[in-house]
Amino acid sequence: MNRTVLIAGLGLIGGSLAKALKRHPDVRILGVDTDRLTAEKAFKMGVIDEAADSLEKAAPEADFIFFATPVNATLKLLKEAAGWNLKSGAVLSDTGSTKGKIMEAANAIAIPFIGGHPMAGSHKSGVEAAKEMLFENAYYILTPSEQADEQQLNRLQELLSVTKAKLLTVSAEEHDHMTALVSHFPHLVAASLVHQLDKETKFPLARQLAAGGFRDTTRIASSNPVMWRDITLHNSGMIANQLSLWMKEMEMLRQLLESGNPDAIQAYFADAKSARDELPAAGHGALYSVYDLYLDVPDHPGVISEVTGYLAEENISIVNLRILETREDLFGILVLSFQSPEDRSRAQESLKNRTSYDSYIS
Ligand SMILES: NC(=O)c1ccc[n+]([C@@H]2O[C@H](COP(=O)([O-])OP(=O)(O)OC[C@H]3O[C@@H](n4cnc5c(N)ncnc54)[C@H](O)[C@@H]3O)[C@@H](O)[C@H]2O)c1
Ligand SMILES: O=C(O)C(=O)C[C@]1(C(=O)O)C=C[C@@H](O)C=C1
Repeated sequence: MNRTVLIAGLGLIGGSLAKALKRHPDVRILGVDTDRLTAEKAFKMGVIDEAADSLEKAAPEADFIFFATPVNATLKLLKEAAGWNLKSGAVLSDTGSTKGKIMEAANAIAIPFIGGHPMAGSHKSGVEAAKEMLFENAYYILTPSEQADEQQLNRLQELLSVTKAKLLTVSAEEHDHMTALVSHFPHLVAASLVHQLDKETKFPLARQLAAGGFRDTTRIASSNPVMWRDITLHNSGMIANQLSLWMKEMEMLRQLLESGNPDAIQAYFADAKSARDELPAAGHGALYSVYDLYLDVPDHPGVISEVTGYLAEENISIVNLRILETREDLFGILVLSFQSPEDRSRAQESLKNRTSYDSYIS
């Protein structure tokens, strides 16, 4: 039996979903994007099997329809979908970072909809950045509407199983509360730190000094502004709650600073460190469970293949790999992510024996 999946929005997430779903041999992927060039590119890159003329025309063929568009566009498409001629049993879903308003709209129409949110992404956007493995080991949250039944949820879960994400069902409210805390509000903080640096006029050299800490903390400020405008507007209430809590925390920190109490200041950092260090090991609270290993490497060609080659020889799989652009001279930091603390320990031991590079766990 062949299944047709229609994806609206062929950017980072729609493209990654299409690539992952192609692991099913019986799935045909149709794609639509308001940007014609993106749809053409997705077809040429083999991300989709066919670029459809329009959602409305392609909808009757689809067994599954995903909206991988900015959340405001998704809201509009969902309302339009109520007038489409859908296949019986078709399942509609999305990939949006917010769920409250989308599920409100979904519950107001007669068609079954199962909200979805893969908790993996990047500050990059567009189909060029799409990766088949993007969702592996990440949580993928599902929020079924009142019209969706158990069978439809099972069919969607079976379809998504090839992404190798950890599927989890929660309510829209729980989703928006948790993502405001661990995803949405941190984007506001990152953007505000960058604005603070940008307003610095007395010592313009400060920009040059923005090294590891500043870059790590603000990477997400390079994300797509349209996507974050929509997320912020959709989840403004929950984000505002986090902002109020943050302002109280900042006020408390100001008092701590003014107190000049070294023990209390150290305790503040120590408590934060142990809470942060426990995130992946505890397996809850953190929406990602990957285990990072930091490696100081010289900045010369071939170093990445050298490191990954040793790990491949010992059959240790890496789930992610990135370079922190922190130092512009001799060294860089290679961050290797593993599925388990055991894989990370084996990798650390192997690299200690086979290279002279210093490694550490943050
Ligand atoms: N980027 C992330 O880290 C991330 C992670 C998880 C979920 N999400 C969510 O997934 C969705 C897509 O995000 P992305 O990062 O792939 O964005 P993106 O900018 O890479 O891609 C979005 C694509 O949607 C297209 N588009 C916009 N309106 C459309 C419409 N009405 N019909 C068809 N196509 C349309 C755009 O042209 C673009 O190609 C958003 O809702 C976002 O909140 C993003
Ligand atoms: O890694 C990043 O760049 C992200 O911002 C990814 C991130 C997040 O906040 O964690 C962003 C939005 C999503 O809805 C899910 C994931």
